[in-house]
Amino acid sequence: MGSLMDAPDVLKRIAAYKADEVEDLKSKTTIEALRADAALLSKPRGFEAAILAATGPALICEVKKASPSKGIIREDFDPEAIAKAYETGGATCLSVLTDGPGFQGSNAIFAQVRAATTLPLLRKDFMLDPIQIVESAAMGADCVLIIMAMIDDATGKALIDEANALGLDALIETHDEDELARAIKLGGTLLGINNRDLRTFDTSLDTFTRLAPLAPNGCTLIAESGIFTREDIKRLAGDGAQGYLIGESLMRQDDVAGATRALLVT
Ligand SMILES: O=P(O)(O)OC[C@@H](O)[C@@H](O)c1c[nH]c2ccccc12
Repeated sequence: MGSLMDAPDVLKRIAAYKADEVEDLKSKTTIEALRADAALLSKPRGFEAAILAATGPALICEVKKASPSKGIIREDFDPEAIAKAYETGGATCLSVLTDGPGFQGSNAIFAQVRAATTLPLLRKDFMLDPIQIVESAAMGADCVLIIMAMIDDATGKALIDEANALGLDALIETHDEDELARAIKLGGTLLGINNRDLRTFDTSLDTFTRLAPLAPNGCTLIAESGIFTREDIKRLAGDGAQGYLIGESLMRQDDVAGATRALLVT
């Protein structure tokens, strides 16, 4: 069955519809207007600072209804209830997917989560243009995701510069040696290593184990995707992880708060 999101062209397809979304956004507003909206909000909460301050494993728990590789992950999807359950369970930060076609996310879901919790929030989308970074700030995001596989270095620099100017943290996502080297060269300090290959959807924690030693000292390393158990977290901590981005395994639970808490038990 061919779907919009079938590998191997998934990144190209996402880039194509995301470019249309950016044009649509630019037809409705301007970067200056969004900047003015962002300026009315209180300062971003420190996303990386919260991770570094966590006493136990720093969990970044993801509000994720569906994905290209798994289809619908959670039928009864109440963003506010999930956000509160994550917070009750001891999450350090939350991640909210806003991509519609691939993940059934939306800016409205982000707004619901923003209203439900004071935890630092990552806006998880596919960033191609600085206007999306400013839009994220205007939505009340504290951190944005920048995926090296989606962009060239010049775009990466423009996105990171915009995030820095707005006081947002930027989680720079990598999946192989080349992407990690590019992210470091661009000055990224909050580095995500995605265990899932976005082109094939293959997921293995070995990716983190292989790449983590290549990151310079002083970076904050986030292990992303494919994390299910307390043992996974212990293993990744041993490999140098300082934060854990977890979606599916928690989104499939009836008791989301209890499952989150269980990951924190030492
Ligand atoms: O559901 P998982 O396997 O726990 O993964 C969460 C998160 O890492 C994943 O959703 C993700 C990581 N990088 C992304 C980039 C775009 C969309 C989604 C992602």
